[in-house]
Amino acid sequence: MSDVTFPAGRSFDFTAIGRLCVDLNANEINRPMEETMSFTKYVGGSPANITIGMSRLGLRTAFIGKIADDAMGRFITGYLEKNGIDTANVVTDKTGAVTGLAFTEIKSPTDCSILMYRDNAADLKLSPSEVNEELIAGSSVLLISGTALAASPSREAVFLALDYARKHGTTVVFDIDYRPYTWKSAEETAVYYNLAAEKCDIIIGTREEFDMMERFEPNPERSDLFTAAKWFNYSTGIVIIKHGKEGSIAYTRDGAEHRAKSYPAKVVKTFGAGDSYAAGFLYGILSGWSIERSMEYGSAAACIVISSHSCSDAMPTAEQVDTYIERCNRGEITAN
Ligand SMILES: Nc1ncnc2c1ncn2[C@@H]1O[C@H](COP(=O)(O)OP(=O)(O)OP(=O)(O)O)[C@@H](O)[C@H]1O
Ligand SMILES: O=C(O)C[C@@H](O)[C@H](O)C(=O)CO
Repeated sequence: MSDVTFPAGRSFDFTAIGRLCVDLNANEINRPMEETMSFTKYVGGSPANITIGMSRLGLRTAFIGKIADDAMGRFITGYLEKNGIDTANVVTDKTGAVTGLAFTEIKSPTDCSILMYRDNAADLKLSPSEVNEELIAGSSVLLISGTALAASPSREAVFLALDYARKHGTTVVFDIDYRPYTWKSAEETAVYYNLAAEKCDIIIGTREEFDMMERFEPNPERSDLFTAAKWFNYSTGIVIIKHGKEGSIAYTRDGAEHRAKSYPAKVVKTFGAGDSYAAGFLYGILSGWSIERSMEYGSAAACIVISSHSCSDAMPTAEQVDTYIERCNRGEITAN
């Protein structure tokens, strides 16, 4: 069990607010974007991917977001609904905004990048009046994702959602999800990320993402413990710092440190690791597991996604994660 608790008796286990987009993942693996000719379309956007992951793991999920009034927007809602995610709070933009697109380039399993088309993106048009207080009050967990803080009115919508969560005792998870291209300046980014983090119970990010947040409070040694300690002065109970293939470290308010190694994987591409890790970890702690077991579950879920072509569509079921862990323990899976 952890220092963070989850309210019982709610209609939904998990609700996320933020970006709903489309990923166009290169079919030609090991080629630069200039030479890539065909792509497969998937639902994307980090909070969308995490919610799909939670739903596949068997939790009751809902989403608060905004889609474009076009075929891409309808593709997104259709896919969420097929995956059992409540979309009553996914609203359709009426101003001509478009669906954000992420074209992925897979040059090698370790050299992947994302080319984003996000001018006038519908997800950033979500306004405070479109955030449903009842839904947040009826969810055990609210997940916010940092990119939604990049512009108004989505920024204010997220801060209002945070207020509703605090008012109703809904546990808040912050996935830092830092995408520099969405922001105007590094200073603006650090200020808003820090303001939001103060209101969250669980904070998950990579070392590089926490470095960005520490712009005004330097941490020259890049110490994970220093990073985590600050947040225990607020309402935070768990801080997780991810280190890619090197694994992850969690600190809890009681001063304990918890470490998870990564599992071996035949990596196709690295993106999507963080989203599947978050889904696996949150599923574990919502199930009352220890922090270590939850982190291991997240690490195994991440391996399944990075060994696949997509992020959202590859999100595993609990049976798939259990099988992956058993196969690793039997030495049947090795890294590429
Ligand atoms: N090459 C890898 N092999 C095995 N596991 C990995 C690898 N890369 C990442 N992971 C697993 O995924 C977890 C999260 O990865 P990472 O730290 O790269 O997050 P991230 O940067 O948020 O991911 P993303 O690339 O999706 O943005 C790690 O803690 C680890 O368990
Ligand atoms: O988060 C995005 O907008 C793009 C994702 O769907 C993408 O596939 C990714 O980067 C996953 O972390």
